[in-house]
Amino acid sequence: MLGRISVFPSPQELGSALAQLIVQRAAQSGGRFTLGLSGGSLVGLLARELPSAASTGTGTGAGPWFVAFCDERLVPPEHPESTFGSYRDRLFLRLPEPKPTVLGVDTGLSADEAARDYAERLREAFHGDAVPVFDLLLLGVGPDGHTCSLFPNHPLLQEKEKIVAAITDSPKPPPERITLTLPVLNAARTVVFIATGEGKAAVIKRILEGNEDNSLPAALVRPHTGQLLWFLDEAAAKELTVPFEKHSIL
Ligand SMILES: O=C1O[C@H](COP(=O)(O)O)[C@@H](O)[C@H](O)[C@H]1O
Repeated sequence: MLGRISVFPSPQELGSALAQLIVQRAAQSGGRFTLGLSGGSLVGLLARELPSAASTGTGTGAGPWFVAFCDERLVPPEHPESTFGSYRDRLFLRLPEPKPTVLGVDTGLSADEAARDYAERLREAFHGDAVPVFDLLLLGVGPDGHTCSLFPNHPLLQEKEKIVAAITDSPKPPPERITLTLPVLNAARTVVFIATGEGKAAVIKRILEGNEDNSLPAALVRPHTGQLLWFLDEAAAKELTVPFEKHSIL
């Protein structure tokens, strides 16, 4: 399943369209809006565009936002690699009232304990559902095809039972992380992959135009009933030969 591919002239235009999509989905959720955030370059895109889009979007009937993390690096929030810390400092405080409820990972625990604890609190937040169904998950993709902290050829790609798993040998530092597993990613109502820059062009082509036994982690995200969207800038899309939609919103 390829999903719908949207290509924007620049990361700024992509960020702006993504912010609009988030605000729209929040309004459409008709109650609590559940959003899963990834780290890395996504933080900057959202920090630049979401506060103003969300402020304009208030009063549209949107309910409260519940925000969780698609993965987290096991470092304290003050550490520059902390996904929670980056969002706290660059985004959450700038969102309009009511502020989202944010479910952070307890990075003081061991990786296994942190994963167990996060899974338990996630299940509570989703009223005991075996597999949480997020309204919207925002996923990044690394140049090696990883998404969340699911890396190529790693045994975690086979995980079927756990909703959150620990990894202590991440090939990308820091080595200790926790991550949502494929069953949660594939249960979401909407998954958006976001990739910008020339450094992603080759892997985006492999994921979207590779052969059927493509086992790159990002290629294994195929929502069962949900929608799959790709938001790329022109640099990341430059090797694609499959049809895509070109957008310009400025
Ligand atoms: O390590 C990670 O990398 C991916 C991709 O990050 P990017 O900076 O290349 O966009 C990110 O989605 C994930 O959350 C993060 O932990």
